[in-house]
Amino acid sequence: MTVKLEIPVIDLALSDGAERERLCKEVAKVAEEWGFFQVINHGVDESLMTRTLDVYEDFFHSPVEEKTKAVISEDSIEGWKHPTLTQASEYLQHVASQFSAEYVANSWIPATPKYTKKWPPTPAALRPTSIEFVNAATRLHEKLCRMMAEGLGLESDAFVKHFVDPRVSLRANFYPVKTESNFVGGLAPHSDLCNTTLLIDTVDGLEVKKDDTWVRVKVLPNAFVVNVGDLVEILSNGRLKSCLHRGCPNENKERLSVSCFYMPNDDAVLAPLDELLVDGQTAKYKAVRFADYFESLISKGNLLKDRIEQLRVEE
Ligand SMILES: O=C(O)CCC(=O)C(=O)O
Ligand SMILES: [Fe+2]
Repeated sequence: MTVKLEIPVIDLALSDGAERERLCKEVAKVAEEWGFFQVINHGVDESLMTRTLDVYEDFFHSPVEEKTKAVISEDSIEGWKHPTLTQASEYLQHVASQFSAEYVANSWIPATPKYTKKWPPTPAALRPTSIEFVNAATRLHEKLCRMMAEGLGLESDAFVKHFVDPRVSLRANFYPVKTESNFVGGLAPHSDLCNTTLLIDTVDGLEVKKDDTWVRVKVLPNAFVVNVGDLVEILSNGRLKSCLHRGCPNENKERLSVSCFYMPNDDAVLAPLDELLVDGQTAKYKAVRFADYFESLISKGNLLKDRIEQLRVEE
């Protein structure tokens, strides 16, 4: 018998009230079992989500000359990249495949010159909309990290106190329908190097590895797909899972997804929480400074879970 798996859906409507304790336990449970779930009634304005999708759809449909204004630079993973129309620098060859789907990625918080100078200048609504969206999404990231902590029986701020002055970025991925003449690409199996990821999806194509099966996420309108990133896996000493996933084109429809990555500042040091190292539990990961972990993208690339595996303490 084939069992059709679907990632869990959690309704957050009562998460600040009567149902908080139950919902925190549910969030922690699915983060433990899946590392992936969807949330509805999450509090982020639905029209803001739609406007965010719209500006990125406009971006991807802009003429190449416009997109080139935001082209990815030699030493960075930020900017616009296309599998055939842009060159992947040596740096980028190490951190991602030349053949990944078309994308544009930028950090929006903090708005320091290092990041602002790479923000795409067009379409005009892209900058204000991205800033508005990232601020709203950051509040949801924080809320979910608090809920996971509470659900594990920890203090509410057990995770978020490690994420002061966070860096928050967006990555919009664009997958036209494959034809014989266009190369679309996809996102190879990877885990995300952040604390948590929130993804707005439009058309089915995201796949999540559950045990040995790839499970295709069924898009729900106005939902966010949430996933645990590597850093929450480290802080939780492996209890919460940063799960492998891959981005695929849809067979019939053009597909756009927008991922929002919540990351700590460069100097944050991540290590399994002391509160979890009780009752004979020992640390399963070595401590790491975030900037060093980010740089390990170069040595380890963004494939599979090689980055986090390098921190694993031998048993
Ligand atoms: O577009 C997708 O399905 C996956 C996106 C993703 O995993 C990412 O941006 O990290
Ligand atoms: Fe991802």
